[in-house]
Amino acid sequence: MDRVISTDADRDEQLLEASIRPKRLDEYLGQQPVREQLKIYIEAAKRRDEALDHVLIFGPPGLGKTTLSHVIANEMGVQLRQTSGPVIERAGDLAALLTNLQPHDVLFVDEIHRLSPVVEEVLYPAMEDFQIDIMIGEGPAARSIKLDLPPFTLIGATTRAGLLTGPLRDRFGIVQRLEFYNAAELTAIVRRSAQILGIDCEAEGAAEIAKRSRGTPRIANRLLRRARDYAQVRADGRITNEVADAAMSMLKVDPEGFDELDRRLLRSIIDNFDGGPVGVESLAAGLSEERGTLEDVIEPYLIQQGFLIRTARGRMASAKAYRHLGLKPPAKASGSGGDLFGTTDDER
Ligand SMILES: Nc1ncnc2c1ncn2[C@@H]1O[C@H](COP(=O)(O)OP(=O)(O)OP(=O)(O)O)[C@@H](O)[C@H]1O
Ligand SMILES: [Mg+2]
Repeated sequence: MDRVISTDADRDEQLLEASIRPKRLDEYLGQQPVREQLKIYIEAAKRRDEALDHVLIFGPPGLGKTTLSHVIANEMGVQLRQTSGPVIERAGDLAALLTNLQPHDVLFVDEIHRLSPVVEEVLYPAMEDFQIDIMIGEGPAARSIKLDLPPFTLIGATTRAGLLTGPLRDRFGIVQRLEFYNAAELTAIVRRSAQILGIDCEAEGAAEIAKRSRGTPRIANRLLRRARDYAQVRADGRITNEVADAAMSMLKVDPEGFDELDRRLLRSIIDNFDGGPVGVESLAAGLSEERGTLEDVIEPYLIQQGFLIRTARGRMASAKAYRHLGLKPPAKASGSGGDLFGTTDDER
């Protein structure tokens, strides 16, 4: 399904993203606590002339994990080599990457939860002691040799920290969780992108787009471009509050920033499962979506905004969800629900 508020970036979008991607910590808007901490760690590592400690960044798609990794490398003044968990198939692939690093370089491993166990084993001593063991030859003549690596920084990104194995997670000295952005932060991001792309966007127009971006910069930038199209064809090219509003209505992105799929999910819990609790598998099957998509992409924002409640027994629609869909909440629907239904923070 082609979702206008999809959090994936296609190829064209990746190119475009590169042009508006912040390069320095000062341009990286929002995520205040993350920025403040990293500023200190980076400054300290530079003063000691050391590689920055390994960094794990986790958070839903489109919140700025890749961007932050590049920002860190830029601030450290080092090169960034990029790869991803599923791409590193054999231990030798990882060894090749590691031995080609310059001192203090960043190795960015996207989707780090998808590393194979064999590759992960090689990574442990590399991260801990900057050493790898590799096997040379085969059969009885095979022997293992130790190679020293330059001190480097591994930056791992993942949508859910819960998917990482314990030993891997423990080897990251710095763990940062990215949060959804608030409306003011997204407004600033939209205005910055508009300026870079030469889009005529009023402050109110930017605020309207921000409000509907599901707390996600990637979506904010995409809605900005769609609003620009609309403004050029249906108005005088300027994104005002009204133009933004009309463009979003056309895209069926509602005032909460939800699209059809979000509404279908809430509707399904209410209509088919009596408001819940319903297990994630049944819910996914009912919507013909993958469980992973549901958990990584759709649910986090609905939960953060209090429309969906995750309990030990499954998902429930909150009273807020009923009201958003123009329905009357039943007596059992709860706004907080947590204590009543035993909400867990991380249900794996
Ligand atoms: N803090 C920020 N300030 C300004 N723009 C941002 C910020 N974070 C992200 N962006 C914008 O959002 C876009 C998407 O961010 P990015 O690709 O880093 O997300 P991601 O978390 O790596 O997503 P994925 O999980 O899909 O890999 C970037 O191109 C960038 O322009
Ligand atoms: Mg990324």
